Amino acid sequence: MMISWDELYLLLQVCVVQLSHRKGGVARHLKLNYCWKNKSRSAVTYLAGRKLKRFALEVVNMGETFERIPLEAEGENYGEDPSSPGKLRKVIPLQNFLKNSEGSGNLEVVMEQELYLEKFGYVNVVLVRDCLSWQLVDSDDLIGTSCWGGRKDLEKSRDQVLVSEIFAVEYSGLSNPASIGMCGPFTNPLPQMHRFAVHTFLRAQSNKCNWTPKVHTFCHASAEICQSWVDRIQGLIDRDLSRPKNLLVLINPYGGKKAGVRQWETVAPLFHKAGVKTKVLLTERAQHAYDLMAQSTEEELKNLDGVIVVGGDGLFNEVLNGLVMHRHKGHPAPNPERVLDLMAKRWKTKKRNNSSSHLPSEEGLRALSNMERKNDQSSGPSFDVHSPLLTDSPLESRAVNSTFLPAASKDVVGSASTRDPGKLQYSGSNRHKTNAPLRIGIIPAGSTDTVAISTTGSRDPVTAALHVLLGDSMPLDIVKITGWKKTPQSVDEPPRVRYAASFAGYGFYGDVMRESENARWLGPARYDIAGVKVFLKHKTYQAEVSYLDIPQIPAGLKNLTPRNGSSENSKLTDRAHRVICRVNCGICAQGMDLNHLVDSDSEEEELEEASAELQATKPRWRSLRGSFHSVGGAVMSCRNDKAPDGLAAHAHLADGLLHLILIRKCSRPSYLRQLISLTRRGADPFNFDFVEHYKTPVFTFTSVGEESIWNIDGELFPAHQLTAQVARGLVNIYARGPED
Ligand SMILES: Nc1ncnc2c1ncn2[C@@H]1O[C@H](COP(=O)(O)OP(=O)(O)OP(=O)(O)O)[C@@H](O)[C@H]1O
Repeated sequence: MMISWDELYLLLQVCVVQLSHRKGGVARHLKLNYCWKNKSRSAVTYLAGRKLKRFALEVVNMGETFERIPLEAEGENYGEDPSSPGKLRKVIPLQNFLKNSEGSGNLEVVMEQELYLEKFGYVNVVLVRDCLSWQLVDSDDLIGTSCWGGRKDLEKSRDQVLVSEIFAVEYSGLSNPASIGMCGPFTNPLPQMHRFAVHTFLRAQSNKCNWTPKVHTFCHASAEICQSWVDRIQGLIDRDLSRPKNLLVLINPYGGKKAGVRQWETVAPLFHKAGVKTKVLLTERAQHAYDLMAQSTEEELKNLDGVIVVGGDGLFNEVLNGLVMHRHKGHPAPNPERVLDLMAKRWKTKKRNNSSSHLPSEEGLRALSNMERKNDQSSGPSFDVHSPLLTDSPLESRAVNSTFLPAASKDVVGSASTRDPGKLQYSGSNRHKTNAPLRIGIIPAGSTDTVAISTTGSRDPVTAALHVLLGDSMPLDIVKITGWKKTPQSVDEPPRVRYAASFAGYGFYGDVMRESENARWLGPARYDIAGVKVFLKHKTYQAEVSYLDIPQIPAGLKNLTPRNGSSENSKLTDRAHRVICRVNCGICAQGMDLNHLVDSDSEEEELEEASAELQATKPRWRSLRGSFHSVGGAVMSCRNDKAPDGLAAHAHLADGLLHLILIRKCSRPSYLRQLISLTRRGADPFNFDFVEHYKTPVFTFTSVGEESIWNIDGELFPAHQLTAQVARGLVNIYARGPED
């Protein structure tokens, strides 16, 4: 389209008028800059259209006459310009706004106003209960243009943040007009304004699991208005009871590349910004974190929302074991003879505790936890501290001799009880008390960080901190490993008990772990060196492995709607086995739902029916004998940098099953090929004839060596069931599952 002489004249007039009126709306400057910078034919052609006429009209009528622009005819409204009282600016109708606010489930408007968004422009901002949205005022006029002459489309003129993804909001004082950031040579200085900052995050484009903090700074002439926005947004954030307020932070200064303290110093400001109180302790030796957790009283734990470990999987496991070991009212080790009865009982318990097939809500958990407490009070001490299983256990509590970083150290503050330096001290009755399940968070600073990567998809400490601050929560299944050794000298050694949320391995993986511990001074490289050493030995173990085979897909999985939206039931078995655990995972939400086996209300009937159903569906023990290089149980995918899909890519965080992975005797080149397949994304490491893979809730293993017999029982405790068995409910982690 060619520009007419009339229009060209109008354009020149616009420029003259603009130069003589160095005040006014931001949008006008943008347009003028556009004119100035784009002398090309295409730009002029663009301006020659309907937009030029309207824009020229606006500018010609700017200043004193701006209020009288008759544009209502086009269906647009005008409101007062907050930066220049008395002036009018175009206001986008609220309905258009909310229509564009995807994801805002609740459209009840909490607040709505025109504000200035730093480095962007005037925006109409709407706060609904779960979403803060904004759209450029005059965005229509900016479509196709930008102040630097680039493309600017409607999508870029509006944005939104879910309240659930805002980790802090704060009044941030008066603006520096220069920093407000309008671009172009004709930019008029904006008046000094008050500001408030909304802290959220952006997902990286290459990997959505990696988050970087992002601040949106809104400005307004009135400090009171800014403060009321802060209060309203904070009010909505505070409705989310899952966000932590008090955390214990345990840092292993010697984990991984010895970067624990540095990693904490990187993320500590985020905790400070979000107003989360942290008590920070440095671990002094191996088992320190275990002892601290094991010795904490329930009252002490009640004052905490969570325990954050700044370290690797080893430190995480110590905290997990310290929390669970004495508190888990579990069964003794399983054996084939009584397993059916045991599982029937377990399912019955689950039915009683969890009438819905979904994970209990936060409120439900609190109620359950209260019930638990009442029961505990009426029936004496709450924890089975004198479990015979723990006698002679290497994890048995010892006298703790803690010291803490001096309070003067940067961002790292600790305090110890003067009476017992090993005890955590929580002062004051005014401390925040919580009944929600205690959560464990990981700021990765280890060598492999498998748990962090498998639960968040990222190894980035900032991302991990954001998961904590946003109150993310994933329940974890944990496996209880009971091992005991029979030797000619000691026929019946007492069993050792460990809990694991990621992986338990005998043979290759166990040997690599043992070797690598001896070479800790090498840092993360110790795993590579230990791996090569153990691989070259190519050792096999004569063993018998039994596992409970559950042939039927649990009912919960039948209704599974995978996240891709498909819900067809065909080939469910295969699909359910092949669904990768991600954020909002359907399989984890269902858990191992065996309610279809236990439908009756009467307890006796329940048991009978459960047994009858069990017989009907024929879950039975299967046994395998042979020479194995490795026997492993993966509770989660166990992703890490070396095995990006994990040792068991399709393992879930809370499906009630573990992946039993057996590597039978094979040649070195074959085993090498299998190990290499683990390092490749999308490869299938189970697709080798010497690899066997079963999903099971329970297994037993007996290894016959030359001098000794090792017995190992592995029993998975599903997240649902742990609600009733561990103080403060589920074993939860601050995560939401990988997002990719
Ligand atoms: N102050 C300390 N001195 C020596 N060892 C410690 C200290 N604090 C903790 N540990 C021990 O270090 C072990 C390993 O720590 P961590 O898991 O943090 O790092 P990592 O082993 O390098 O990482 P990953 O477990 O991910 O491979 C823990 O099991 C813990 O027992």
